[in-house]
Amino acid sequence: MEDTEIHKGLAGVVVDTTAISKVVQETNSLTYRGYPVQELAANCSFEEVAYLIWNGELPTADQLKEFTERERADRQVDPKIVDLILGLPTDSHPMQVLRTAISYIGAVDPDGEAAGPEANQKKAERLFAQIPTLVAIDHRRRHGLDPIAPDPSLGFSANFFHMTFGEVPEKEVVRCFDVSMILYAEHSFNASTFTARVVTSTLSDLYSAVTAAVGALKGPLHGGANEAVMAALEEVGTADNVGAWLDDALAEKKKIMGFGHRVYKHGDSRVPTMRKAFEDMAAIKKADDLLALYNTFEEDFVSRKGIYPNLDYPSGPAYHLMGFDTQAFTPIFVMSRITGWTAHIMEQQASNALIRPLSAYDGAAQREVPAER
Ligand SMILES: CC(=O)SCCNC(=O)CCNC(=O)[C@H](O)C(C)(C)COP(=O)(O)OP(=O)(O)OC[C@H]1O[C@@H](n2cnc3c(N)ncnc32)[C@H](O)[C@@H]1OP(=O)(O)O
Ligand SMILES: O=C([O-])CC(=O)C(=O)O
Repeated sequence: MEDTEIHKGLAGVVVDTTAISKVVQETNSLTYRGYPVQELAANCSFEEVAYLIWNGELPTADQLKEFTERERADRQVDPKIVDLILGLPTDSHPMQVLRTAISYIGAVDPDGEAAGPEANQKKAERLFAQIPTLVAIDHRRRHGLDPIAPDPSLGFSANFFHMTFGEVPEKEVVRCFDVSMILYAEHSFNASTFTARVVTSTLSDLYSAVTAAVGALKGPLHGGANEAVMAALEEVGTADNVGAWLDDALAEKKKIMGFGHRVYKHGDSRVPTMRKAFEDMAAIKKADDLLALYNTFEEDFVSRKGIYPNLDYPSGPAYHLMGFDTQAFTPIFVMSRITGWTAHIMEQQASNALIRPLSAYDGAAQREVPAER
């Protein structure tokens, strides 16, 4: 192999600048457009944070009113998309369903291939409004239930509960969900966002970039971990079983989902806030057993490996207690991350360079094609 330094997985490589968010490993901190994410989670609605991520500033009351009116008016999806989802095999993974539906929305977008900043902002807002509708339709389909139309009198998170379950839970539950949306919204050059930027760098369109990003998020080393966390906790069953379960999993050299992070090595900036939301959910649902299992699992794994939970660890069981089925967890992540992805797509477009790294060849030496074969 050539004598070149390899940056496997692009670890530690700074690829470009961004003004959208800042992740600081040393201080475990995360800011969106300069605001600490914990402060946003404590003081803002998800709609305000979405506006901030796209526009660089929190909205004024008038700006928020206009934005939420647009969002509420845009929620209904084309009946052809409902038919498309209902026609897919019932065992299709919800991330495959979502990827297919988003790609379809792109193909029938009335604004076609228009790709200037204004057209892309409109597309981003439409996806923001419609992805929850897609996720709710698919959730109900898995349970043999018909879709429920969006309710424009409800905010983003309350409407999602309404479309999924036909009712809106107590406001504390809706708030825990809203907090999870704020925390999941944006995280610099993570794998799915970088995927979106790579696609955008070829001057491809926003829907192609988002569709590719959904594919990247699906994997269990990234967004798919929130589902895998819940599957593991269900397999372990009770706090008493944690030690033996971890003995076996680590003997088999399994990765423990919901722990570890490429950037944060001393804990994820978002976990304390989401952990509190999970604890609130456990109190509301009187889920002492799940909370005990969660705590025991975390303490045991951290003491063995010194590897800390990431955001997917508390959000998986929190979504479970809110009543969502496990397969919906990563699609729910998409409902939030669509804001970050599309902000990065627009940022990449505004200052583009084709993303095309180099590779060091380590295959067969050059040779001739044999005449006889
Ligand atoms: C929202 C998000 O996307 S957050 C991330 C969600 N993903 C997960 O929770 C999946 C589980 N975690 C992991 O697989 C990893 O921690 C990743 C992929 C997130 C980060 O990986 P990297 O930065 O590449 O770290 P890397 O995989 O090199 O790990 C370093 C060491 O810690 C170990 N390690 C890291 N995470 C874990 C884990 N969750 N379970 C067991 N061991 C782990 C690795 O095996 C490796 O050990 P080694 O040096 O003995 O080989
Ligand atoms: O930043 C990462 O690599 C993964 C992550 O936590 C996220 O995308 O939220």
